[in-house]
Amino acid sequence: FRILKWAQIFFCLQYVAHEIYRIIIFPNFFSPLRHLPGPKDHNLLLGQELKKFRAESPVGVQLEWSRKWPDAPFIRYLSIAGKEALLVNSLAAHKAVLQSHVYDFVKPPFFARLVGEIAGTGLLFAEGEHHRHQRKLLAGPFSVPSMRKIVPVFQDEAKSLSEVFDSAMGTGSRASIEVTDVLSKSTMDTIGVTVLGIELDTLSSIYPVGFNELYHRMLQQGPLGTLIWVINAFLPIRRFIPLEANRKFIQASSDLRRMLRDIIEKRTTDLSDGTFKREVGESRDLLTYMLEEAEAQRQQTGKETWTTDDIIGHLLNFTSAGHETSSTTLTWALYVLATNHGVQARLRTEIQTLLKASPKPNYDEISRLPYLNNFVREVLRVHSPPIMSSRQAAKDLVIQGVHIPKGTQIDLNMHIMHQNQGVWGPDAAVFNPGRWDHLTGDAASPYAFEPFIQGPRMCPGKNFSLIEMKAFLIELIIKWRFVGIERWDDKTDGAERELLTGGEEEVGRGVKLANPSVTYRPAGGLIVRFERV
Ligand code: HEM
Repeated sequence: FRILKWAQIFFCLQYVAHEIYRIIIFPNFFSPLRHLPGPKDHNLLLGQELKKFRAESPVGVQLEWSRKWPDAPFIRYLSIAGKEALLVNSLAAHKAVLQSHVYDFVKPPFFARLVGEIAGTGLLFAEGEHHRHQRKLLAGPFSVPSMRKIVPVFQDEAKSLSEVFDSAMGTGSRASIEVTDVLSKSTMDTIGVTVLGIELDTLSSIYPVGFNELYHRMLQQGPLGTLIWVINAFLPIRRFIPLEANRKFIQASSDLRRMLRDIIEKRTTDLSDGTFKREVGESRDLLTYMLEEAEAQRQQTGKETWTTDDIIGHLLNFTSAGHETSSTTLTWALYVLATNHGVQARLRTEIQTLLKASPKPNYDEISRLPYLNNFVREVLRVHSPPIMSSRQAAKDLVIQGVHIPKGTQIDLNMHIMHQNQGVWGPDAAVFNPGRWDHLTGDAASPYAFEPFIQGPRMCPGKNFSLIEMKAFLIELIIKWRFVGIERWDDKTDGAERELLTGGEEEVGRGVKLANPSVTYRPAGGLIVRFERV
């Protein structure tokens, strides 16, 4: 018994010594990365994470570091429990991580737990050859020819969105509307039709909680839910937490998966007995495409392309990645329009000219609008909704003279590149659509503009979201004049809202940003005041 006791004590002491070495001694005294530029004022257990969470902006601390060490390819910091991380800082380092060494990096387990809980595994977490193969298999519904066919889906949804503005206006001459929820519903509706092949509203008569609401419950969890979600990414505790916030998340997640399983089963039956009614005109929605392609492959080779769980994983990727990003970009677009009336007037003139010549413009006519194109890109540059994507070195590497040991966490932060004055010039923070007419030097590099990142893992929904957002903006700008936003006032915690109308073109002024948050978005939504054109 005594030997057992000593063995236990020895085991505990060894564990504590090992953890002290791992969390404190190794990163501070032995790590080969310790001499790289980066902050040194780490919290013992939480590293820089507490500072990041306390900042006014979810990218504020990282931007400070980037300004302090502008020439460093990587900035080194400590995350939770002494974990070392490298923030990719230079254009060349971005290119190496996203293109030349793309498959030398994998998505780290904590990131897979953090994002995968909501967005599913699917393409987003496929690696190497498997990723390359899946990208090829899933490319069809997102190709430019497919986009040409589905533009009317976006135009119809844009009209429904405009009707929501109409209802908010009633018989008055001016009204205000909180736009994040209505935009989120609209972009989710387009995803319903183009990815799942159904009108999502039809589900509300079958299920007690709708598709959009389930996503809303997972994405907007409140402070306690968010805390559990973040801790769970590093330490899988979800199954053991008996709190209401956690129970709600688990319920929403399993209801969503059950709903998708039902939709897949019904579609399989409808396709086999020929009763499926296509919602996307000549084009195929992603689910129908996957089921028909899989059936064709099965008949040719006898092999299974995807299991039902694989299909659920992919659908979760496309539904989650495809709606919140576009709706948040549109939210920022309305913010800019409402606070920058010169930009708004110029866009309206361009759109009026187009609609006079072509009342229902097609993909090519919309894509060719120069100022709208500049505007959307500038919104994505200054207010990129994705903030961060994480990688982990799958082997020892040397990039830009920096030795990166296998297992090192790498952070790609879109705003670091978009706000880099060395790349975009001293006015990098200013919203200026005109800059896109004369890009020179580093700003002309594809790696300078990364809302969709670049390389083999670039967002497959890029063309989809660009044409969708443009179709929505055309419909809104032609009908509505955006007068201002109702400014969040910290002193009254948002209870009193003053109208912000112009001259506020610097990043995020007048808007309180959500932090912690996986996306760059206004906290508590955005209230836009508008009138008829
Ligand atoms: C403004 C809109 C959008 C933005 C800014 C955006 C941004 C991104 C980014 C940054 C990634 C890379 C994530 C990573 O590697 O960690 C990504 C991946 C992805 N996006 Fe998007 N996205 C948008 C819209 C869409 C749409 C509309 C869809 C589909 C309908 C979509 C589907 C996906 C998928 C499936 C991936 C995973 C790709 C892979 O790993 O190969 N996205 N997106």
